[in-house]
Amino acid sequence: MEKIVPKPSIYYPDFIASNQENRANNLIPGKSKKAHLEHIRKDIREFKDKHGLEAVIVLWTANTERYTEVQSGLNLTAEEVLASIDSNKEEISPSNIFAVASILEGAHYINGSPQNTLVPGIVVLAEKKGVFIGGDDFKSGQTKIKSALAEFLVNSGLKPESIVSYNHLGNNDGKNLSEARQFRSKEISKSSVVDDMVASNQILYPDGKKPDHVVVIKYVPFVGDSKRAMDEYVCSIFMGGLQTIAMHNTCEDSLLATPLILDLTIITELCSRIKYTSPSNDGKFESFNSVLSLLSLLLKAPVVPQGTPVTNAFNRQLSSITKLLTVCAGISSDNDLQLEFFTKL
Ligand SMILES: O=P([O-])([O-])O[C@@H]1[C@@H](O)[C@H](O)[C@@H](O)[C@H](O)[C@@H]1O
Repeated sequence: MEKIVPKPSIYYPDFIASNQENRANNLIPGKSKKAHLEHIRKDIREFKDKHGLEAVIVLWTANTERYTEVQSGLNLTAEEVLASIDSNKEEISPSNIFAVASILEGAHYINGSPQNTLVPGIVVLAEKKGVFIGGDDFKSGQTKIKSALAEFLVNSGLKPESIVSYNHLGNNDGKNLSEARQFRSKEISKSSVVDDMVASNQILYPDGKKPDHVVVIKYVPFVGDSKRAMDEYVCSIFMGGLQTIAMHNTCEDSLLATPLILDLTIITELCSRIKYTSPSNDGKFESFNSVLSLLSLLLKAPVVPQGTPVTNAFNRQLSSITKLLTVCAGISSDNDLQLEFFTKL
């Protein structure tokens, strides 16, 4: 990796932590966001031509940005987003520029960080261009375990009442997250992961009140990329009892995230080659919705098509993607009924 020289990029100081300033030393010149957009579009075209590619997939693994305002006149429609770039609006972020550049060049775009890059106008632009978008935020360590453990607890009738997730890490991600607005982006993406599991069990959660859920992230340079995660789950159990699960998990962040980058890219490319039809479609073949929620298994805060549910439960996500691939391979999908094992069928 050391030999790879990154292409010049975009730096709008207000979107990332102030402690990142000295790293911003390889920039596209000027202040014009329109010029930045055209520069990134040109980079994508040249990359595609140089390598003779059929398709390009752009995956954002750069810094966590602060959340972008979502407002009328700024980014609610595709036209507003393009006009906001043309008029150099402050609220247009670097990741907005990369997403729009990718979509305009027909490249699929995946947001591996927690900020809300995929504002409504960018989603509409992707739908208009028939390009896939996906996000948010790689589900690599502490949250991945939570999406499986919380599902197991709720499905076992053990009611999580409080979940406290603390972690510290010492890489540049942790340094950037040590400032409040960047941490807030990550806190949002890490905090919604149990919502669907809570909503799935009206017996445990008759009033829909979610467990107390706290996320803490601290920057400790000495541990570097070797993130330490400590979690405590307290559940109500039978007869008013309480069960406490405490765990310590050393996550090698980059080693855990890199396979996700590969999987996100490979699955997106595969989905670009899947078409479906149905009798109601008069035999016309369609692509999946531009918002590729199938990627949810690999992401903390899945972006989904408007009006569809967000699924975070690990086993449900895994089942969805494996069953789709099974069907695509022409194999009848396993229904796990296992009837043959407890009947004479
Ligand atoms: O995936 P996970 O371990 O729950 O969450 C992690 C965060 O807690 C950590 O602070 C951040 O640096 C990593 O990028 C990752 O997002």
